[in-house]
Amino acid sequence: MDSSISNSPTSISSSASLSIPRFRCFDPANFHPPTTNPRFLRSSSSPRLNSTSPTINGNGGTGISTNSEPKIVTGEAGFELEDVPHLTDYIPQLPTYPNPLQDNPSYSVVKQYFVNDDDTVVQKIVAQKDSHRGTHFRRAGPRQKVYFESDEVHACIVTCGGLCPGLNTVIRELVCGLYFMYGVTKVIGIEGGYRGFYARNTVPLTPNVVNDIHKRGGTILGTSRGGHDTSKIVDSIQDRGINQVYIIGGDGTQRGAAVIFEEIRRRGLKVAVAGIPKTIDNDIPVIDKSFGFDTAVEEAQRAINAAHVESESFENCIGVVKLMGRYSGFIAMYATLASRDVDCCLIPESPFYLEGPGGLFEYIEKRLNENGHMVIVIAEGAGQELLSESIHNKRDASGNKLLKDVGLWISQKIKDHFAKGKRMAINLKYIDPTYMIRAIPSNASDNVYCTLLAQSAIHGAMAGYTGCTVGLVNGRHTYIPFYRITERQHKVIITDRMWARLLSSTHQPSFLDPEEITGRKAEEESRTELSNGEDYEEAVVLK
Ligand SMILES: Nc1ncnc2c1ncn2[C@@H]1O[C@H](COP(=O)(O)OP(=O)(O)O)[C@@H](O)[C@H]1O
Ligand SMILES: O=P(O)(O)OC[C@H]1O[C@](O)(COP(=O)(O)O)[C@@H](O)[C@@H]1O
Ligand SMILES: [Mg+2]
Repeated sequence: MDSSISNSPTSISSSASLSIPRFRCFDPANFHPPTTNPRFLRSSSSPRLNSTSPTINGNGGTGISTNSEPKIVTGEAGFELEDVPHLTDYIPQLPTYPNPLQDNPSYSVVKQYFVNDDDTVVQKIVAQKDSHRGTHFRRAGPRQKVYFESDEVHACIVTCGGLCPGLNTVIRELVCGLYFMYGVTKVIGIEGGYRGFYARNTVPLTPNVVNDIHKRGGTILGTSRGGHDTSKIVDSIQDRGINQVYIIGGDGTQRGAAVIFEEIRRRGLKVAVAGIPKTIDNDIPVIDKSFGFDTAVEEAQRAINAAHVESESFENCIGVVKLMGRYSGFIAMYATLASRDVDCCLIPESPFYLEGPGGLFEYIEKRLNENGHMVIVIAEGAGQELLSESIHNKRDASGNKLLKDVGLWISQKIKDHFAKGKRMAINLKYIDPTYMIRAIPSNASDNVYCTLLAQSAIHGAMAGYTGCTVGLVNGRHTYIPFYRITERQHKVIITDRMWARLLSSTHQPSFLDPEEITGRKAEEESRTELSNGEDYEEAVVLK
C-alpha cells in the first residue's frame, strides 16, 4: 500500500488535502454482479459510492449521501472493499481530535500502534496465480484521529437474544476499554435487551461495577427476544443524549441494529452504532468464529462423556445427547470431532432417515452388535422435517421458529423400533444439556477474544465508524457492514472436507445416496462460482 496516500476520514473532511489514491471508485456502468446476492441487486442501479469520491472513506469529503447503500470500493486485480458507514457520510465537517491513546503509558511502547486508514483484510485467503483479490473488509483498530472527545462520549451497552458464554466479558471490556483507553466515564447499561431502551431503567457501568463479571455466565444486563421498536429505541437514545451504542447479539440483534442505525442516520444524529456478533450456534457468516463457541464445545464434552460412561456401563446401551444448533450444526460437529466417543452426529444440514438400508436404525443395530454401546449427538434443529406431522408454526417473540424436541422424539423412536417384535433389548440414556453449555462463563481463550472484539468496537466508534459489526476475518479484526452478516446464515457444508472428517471419525452413514451427493456437490460448486467463492470461504474458515 502506498504510504503517501492519505485516506483517513480527517483527510476527507478537508477536501483540499486529498491526494490521488490507488483505489478506483465504483463504476456502475462497468460493474457486473457476480451473484444474485441481494446486496448487489439492490444497488445495481445506483452508485454505491459518491462517484466523485476518490478515497476509500466515507463520503469522500465531497457530498453527503442520503442513504446507506453498500459502500463498495473497487481497485486493481479485482480488489473490492466492502466498506462500512462513517459519521461523516451524513454529517460533514465533523471536527477530529488526536487519539488520547497516544498519551497512554501502556500503549506508548507499541511501535506502530495506530492502524493505517487504508488497511484492509482479505476475505478469501486461498488464492491461485491468477486469482482476483476479491472482497476485503476494513481493518479494525485505533486510528490517529477520533471523532469524539472523551468527556463528550455517552455510551450505552445492550445485550439481546439468547445467552452465550462471554457476554459479561464483552460488557466488562467495553466499559474498561472506554474508561482506560479513551477516558470515557459515562457508560450505561440498557437492561433486558432492546425493549429496555424504552421500558426499563438504565444502570451506570464503571470499571468497579464490572470488575468481576467475566467470571459469571449470562449477562448482568439481562436479555430478551422481541420488543424491537425502532422509533422508541432511537427516541430513547436521543432523549438520553447517548452517542455511542454498543449492541451485543446474534443475527436478529444485528438486523435490529441495522434499522436503529438507519433511523439514527435519517435523523442526522452524531451517534455511532457498533455491533458485536454473538451466537453460540456459530451461524453468523463471514467471521472466523463467534465468541463463546469454543467454551460451548468444551462444555458439551462433559455431556458427551457422561453419555459415553453411561452407555459403556450397560448392555446394548445408547447414549443420546442433544446440543444447541437451530439451523447450523457447528456445536454438534465440533463437539463430536473433539470427543472421539461419538458414533453418530446428526445436524440440521444433513438430512437423515430412520428405517431401511443405510438408515439410522440399521446403523444403531450394527454398532450395538459390534461394540455393545454407542453415543449419538443430535443438534436441536436436526431432522425437524421428520417431525413434520407434529410441526406447528409457532415462533418466539423475535420471530424465530420454535423447534420440536428432536432429542425426546428420536429417543422414543429408537426405543419403539427395538421394542417392536422384541427385536433387541436396549437401554437408552438421554442427556439434554442444552442450556448448560451456554449459561457458563467463557473460557480463557474466549475471554481474550471477547476483549479484542470489545476493543475493536470501541476504536471503531471513536474513529467515527458506524453501522457495522466487528469480526475476526482470517485472524484479523475487521469492521463488517451489517448487511453482510445478516444476509445469510453460516452453515456446515456437508460436501466439504470438515464434514467428511466427521463421517470418517464416527463411521456413520452419510444418509445420502450417490446421486444425491453428486447433486449436492454440483449445487455447492455452482453456488461457489456464483458467489465468487464466498460460500466456499465460509465453509473453510473454521478448518
Ligand atoms: N428483522 C429484525 N428487525 C429488527 N429487530 C429484530 C429483527 N430480528 C430480530 N430482531 C430483534 O433482535 C433481538 C434479538 O433477536 P433474536 O433472534 O431473538 O436473537 P439473536 O440476536 O441472538 O439472533 C430481539 O429483540 C428481536 O426483536
Ligand atoms: O430457549 P431460547 O432462550 O429461545 O434459546 C434457544 C435458542 O437459542 C440458541 O442457543 C441461540 O439462538 P440465538 O443466537 O438466536 O440467540 C439456539 O440454538 C436455540 O434454539
Ligand atoms: Mg439468531
